[in-house]
Amino acid sequence: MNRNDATVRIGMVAYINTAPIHTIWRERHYPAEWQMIEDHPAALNEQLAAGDIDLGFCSSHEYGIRPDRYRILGDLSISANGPVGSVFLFSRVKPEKLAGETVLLSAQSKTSVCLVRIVLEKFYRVQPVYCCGEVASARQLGAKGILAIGDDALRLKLEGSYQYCVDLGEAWQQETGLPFVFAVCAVRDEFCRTQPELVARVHRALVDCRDEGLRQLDRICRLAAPRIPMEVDSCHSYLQAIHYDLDEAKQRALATFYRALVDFGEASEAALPLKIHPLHHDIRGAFDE
Ligand SMILES: C=C(O[C@@H]1C=C(C(=O)O)C=C[C@H]1O)C(=O)O
Repeated sequence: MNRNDATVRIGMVAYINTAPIHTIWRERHYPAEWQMIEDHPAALNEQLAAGDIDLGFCSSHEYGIRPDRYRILGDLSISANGPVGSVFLFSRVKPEKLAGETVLLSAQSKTSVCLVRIVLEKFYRVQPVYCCGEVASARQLGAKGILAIGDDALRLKLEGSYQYCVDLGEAWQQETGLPFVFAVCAVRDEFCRTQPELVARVHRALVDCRDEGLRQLDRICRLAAPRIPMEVDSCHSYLQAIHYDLDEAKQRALATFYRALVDFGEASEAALPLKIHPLHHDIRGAFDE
């Protein structure tokens, strides 16, 4: 097998928030050995931790709990600077009245599960009782609040059946003045050491797809909106509010989030300082001529 044929298993979040990157990726014919695994974030976290995926998008929480195993690929994330539009605490009562009430946490999330705890326990100063499961089981469990993320959250918001909706990206920004990084693109440290060139090429390809996807956002929204289904214009506003880079403010935001996780006993102190693997600008993308 020549070096360029080596297999790489790449995790991609199966929500429309990755449509700008994912749509372009599927349209370009990358080598068959560059395998894309599409799933919800919690499943991708597990596969990355088990070594079943080599690199890809995962909850930023995953890097925070196992920082020794990964590096963060520079210039990539799924973030928002203010309202994100798809990570909500839906509630039947005012959030400040959730003390002692059941809050259902989406089993698809890890980052937002911690973020909702920060928002409720530190910002609103209430202590609910948490349970974890499918968003659809909320009524059955008698939950007064639900944390939903991704496509489920977009659909629940459109249904409008909860009186109160707290956008967690907005709540975080109001309190900290910072953006929030929901997902990072992590690479297994061992894979990075054994396949540095392959990592550089895939990293560059993901960034190229992101840049092209953002240039073609109108067309991407026409393709993605029916999957919810939602209006194309709303899809456009939604995807425009998502940031896919990891600039200096987002790195500070990630560090702030990890410090809060360390306080909660959730993350390792070794999460800081962040280990960011830079994008190699001298690597030509497969579509540069
Ligand atoms: C913005 C979102 O961020 C997602 C939230 C994640 C989490 O809570 O663990 C992980 C990946 C992101 O895709 C979303 O779900 O809409």
